[in-house]
Order: sequence, then structure tokens, then C-alpha cells
Amino acid sequence: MLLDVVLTTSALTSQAISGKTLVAIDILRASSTIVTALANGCRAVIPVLTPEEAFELKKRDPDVILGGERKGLRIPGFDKGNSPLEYMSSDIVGRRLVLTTTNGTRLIRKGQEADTLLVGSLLNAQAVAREVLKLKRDTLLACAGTLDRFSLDDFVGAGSIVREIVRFSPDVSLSDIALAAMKVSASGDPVLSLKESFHVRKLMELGFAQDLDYCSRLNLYGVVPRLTEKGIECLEKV
Ligand SMILES: O=C(O)[C@H](CS(=O)(=O)O)OP(=O)(O)O
Ligand SMILES: [Mg+2]
Repeated sequence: MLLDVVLTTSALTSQAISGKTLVAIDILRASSTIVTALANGCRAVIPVLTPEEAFELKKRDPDVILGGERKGLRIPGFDKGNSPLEYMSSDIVGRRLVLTTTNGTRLIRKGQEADTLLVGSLLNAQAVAREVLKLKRDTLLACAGTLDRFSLDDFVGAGSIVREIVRFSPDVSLSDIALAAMKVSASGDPVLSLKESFHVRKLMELGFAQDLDYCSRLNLYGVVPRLTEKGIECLEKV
């Protein structure tokens, strides 16, 4: 089994995806939000590309929750933003969340042709690692990036998942990028390695410092979000 990493959403090609397990990673903050929502009882997350698409789905089913951001802030008319901390309350239990974000939901839509698409974050790194090993296929850890540029938070997230996989299965093959991601993520506390990054500074300026601490927590949940025809559902709880 080979583990490889792509660094941005635009670097993801259908050829690279074909026949593989794809792990969609957007640590700050879409994949952390999806993992948190599903771990706290949300039924499914429907990733959409535009607010218009989201409003259309709400017209068809008024019970759905609209969540997401543009420029980091909640979209006018939406119920929630893209802070994972907003997805721990009882109002999400048993309901579907329609989510649109700048980077993460675009990545998931682009990767939907993969054999299996899982959503990975630091919060569920170990659970995703176990699932990747169970699936026994070459795996692409796909970083969303920020505005189509390399984003350190996603790279550290990919490296942490690689690390968990290697811990369970030391014989797995790593591409050089996967190896580099693993080394960077192992070089210290994930919060510290993220602190100076562009995206972190931007979220701090917007007042989301608590999100940073939360999204940096390792293995808080055992959920494995997986894309199905009903949206992203939590089929496994490790
Ligand atoms: O809300 C976020 O953290 C980002 C928005 S931006 O890149 O900072 O504008 O969205 P995400 O899709 O979760 O990367
Ligand atoms: Mg991001």
C-alpha cells in the first residue's frame, strides 16, 4: 500500500484519484467542523459549492441546517458558520447539515470520484488511519490548501494521519511528500507548528483563537466520515 499527499485542491487530478482511498483534509476548519458535527449526532453533511445551492436545498427541506463561511465569516442567512465549536449543540442531532466553505467543501466535491472518500482531521487521525488500513488500497491524503495555496495546517494534519498509519503498519510505502509531512508533524506540538502560519494568523485576527486550539487536538473522536450518495455520513465509530 502506497501513501501519497497532494498539497492543494487544484493539484488533485482524476487520474490521481482513480482506484484509491482519498482522505480529504482541511484542518482549519472544514474537516474539523465535519468531524465535530458527525461526532455530536448530525445525521449527514452535504457539501455544496455555493450559498445559492445551499439555499435551494433548504427550500426543498426546511429542516436542514445551513452552515459555512466566506472570508472566514458566517454567510448572511445561514444558521451557522464554519467554527467547529458551533457544532456541539443539541440542535444538530439527527439533522442534515448543508455546508459550503472556501476550501474544504470544494476539495470534497473535487474528490468525489475516489473509490472511497474519507474526511480526516487531527481530531480523528487515528480512527481514519485504522480505516485506511482496513480498506487496503493506495491512499491519497488530499490537503485542501488555502485559496489554492499550500497551507501548513493541512500538511501537519496529513502528516499526523500518516504517522498513525505507520504506527499500526510500519511496512507501508510512503512517497517523499508523505514522508516529509510525517516528519514535520512529528517535529513538535501541532499547535506550535501551526502558530506562525498564514491561516492561523488570519483566524486569530477574526477572533477564532479557540478554534485553533480545538482543531489541534489529536484523536478526540473515533468517527470516520465517509462520502455516500446521502452525503458525508459517519459509518464507523472506532
Ligand atoms: O473558515 C475557514 O477556516 C476557511 C476560510 S478562509 O480560507 O480562511 O477564507 O475555510 P476552509 O474551507 O475551512 O478552509
Ligand atoms: Mg482550510
